[in-house]
Amino acid sequence: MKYELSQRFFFDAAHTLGRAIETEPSKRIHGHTYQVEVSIEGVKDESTGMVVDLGLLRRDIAILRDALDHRLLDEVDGLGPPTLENLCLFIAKRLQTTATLQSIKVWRDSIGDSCALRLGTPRS
Ligand SMILES: Nc1nc2c(c(=O)[nH]1)N=C([C@H](O)[C@H](O)COP(=O)(O)OP(=O)(O)OP(=O)(O)O)CN2
Ligand SMILES: [Zn+2]
Repeated sequence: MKYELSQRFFFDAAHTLGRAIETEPSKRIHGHTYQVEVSIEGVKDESTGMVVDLGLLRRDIAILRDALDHRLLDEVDGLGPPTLENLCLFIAKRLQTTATLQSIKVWRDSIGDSCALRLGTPRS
């Protein structure tokens, strides 16, 4: 049996975005609160009763979060244009965890936009 475990966190960051519409406000530096949900999957270890200790995932997330929180996202190495899609990919690549990542979801409550990246392949 496979279990899915999730953990949520948020970060505050600034960005600009080049767009074909709503061009002017998007290209001025402005800030957002981004919500993130990281989901992992796996089988339970019968002796611990856990797939993985969520405290370990929390620790891994704290390291990753530092790369995004209170940053100008345009300047974050390896992110590219600071869209929800690129934030999902960045988090998937940078999250140093032994757990099997299943999905990364990034959204902003203020506007209702969200993006999910589905993975589900074991990490090497
Ligand atoms: N495929 C994508 N499309 C768009 C993305 C994206 O990440 N992926 N992002 C945006 C904008 O960032 C989004 O629409 C918000 O616009 P923005 O000017 O950043 O903020 P608002 O003032 O509209 O919202 P507040 O959070 O209330 O400030 C567009 N398309
Ligand atoms: Zn924005």
